[in-house]
Amino acid sequence: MKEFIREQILTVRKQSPLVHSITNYVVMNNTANALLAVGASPIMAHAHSEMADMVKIVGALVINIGTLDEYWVKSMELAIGQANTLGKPWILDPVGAGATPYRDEVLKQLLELKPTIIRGNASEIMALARKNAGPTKGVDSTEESAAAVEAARYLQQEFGSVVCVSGAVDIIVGKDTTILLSNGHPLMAKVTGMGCTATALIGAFAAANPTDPFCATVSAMALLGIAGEKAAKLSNGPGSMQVNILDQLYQLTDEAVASLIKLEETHV
Ligand SMILES: Nc1ncnc2c1ncn2[C@@H]1O[C@H](COP(=O)(O)OP(=O)(O)OP(=O)(O)O)[C@@H](O)[C@H]1O
Ligand SMILES: Cc1ncsc1CCO
Ligand SMILES: [Mg+2]
Repeated sequence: MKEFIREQILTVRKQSPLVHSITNYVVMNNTANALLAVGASPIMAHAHSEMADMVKIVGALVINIGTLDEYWVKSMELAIGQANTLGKPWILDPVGAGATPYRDEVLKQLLELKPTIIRGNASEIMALARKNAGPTKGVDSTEESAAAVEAARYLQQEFGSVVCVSGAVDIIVGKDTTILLSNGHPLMAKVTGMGCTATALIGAFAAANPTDPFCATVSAMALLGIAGEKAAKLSNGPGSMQVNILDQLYQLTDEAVASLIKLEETHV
């Protein structure tokens, strides 16, 4: 896996895949910069009239519902339809799942389009699974991360997606392998849209490696976690952290990532 991650980091830098994001107003600028920092190329677009053509020219599509509205949801459906037709990977970031009935209704529709990869925090992944598994799903567990793993497994089996639960430990659930990554730093959660950045980077790695979305997700999360750790050492607070992460994503070598990664693999 370590060798694979190294190779993926170099492939993204070499290929510079184009990543189409329909994302939220809060993070547009920062996720575009993060994509550039890892060597990928960002395009943010949501006009209905260009969705089908845009998806034709990109390597992956990122769908983030952070500041959704009715027009954008239609954009998402058009873009996802084209990605599915062309067999291109698309990644769902279910920002705020469970917060409002509208968000949950939209997420239910998007899930039916079978995301290649889903990345959310524990409560978002739990809310997504609850919505689709009936009212009791996840309620029995009192331990949040354990409950999120169960929810992630359910989503993986039901929709065939790779599911990443981010947090202090990032958990990536595939068909028969689960990987735990313990890199990262608490200061990452004090920068808005760090999770959205994670999802955008997964988009870049999935574009560079469309046949193995599981390993692409692990590679992207490892790179971001290690960049966050290194950036935190150089930062005085969230402001400098936001900038320093971009610099670390740009500067980190594949060797450094392989030597600093804290990875645990289990087969289920
Ligand atoms: N306590 C922590 N320790 C280490 N890393 C963390 C911690 N909290 C978050 N991270 C890292 O920050 C990144 C973003 O994950 P997080 O779970 O905070 O996303 P999120 O809640 O969706 O964020 P947002 O909604 O602001 O985009 C991940 O790479 C994760 O590993
Ligand atoms: C703060 C916020 N509100 C909608 S999206 C977003 C960015 C973090 O997900
Ligand atoms: Mg989020």
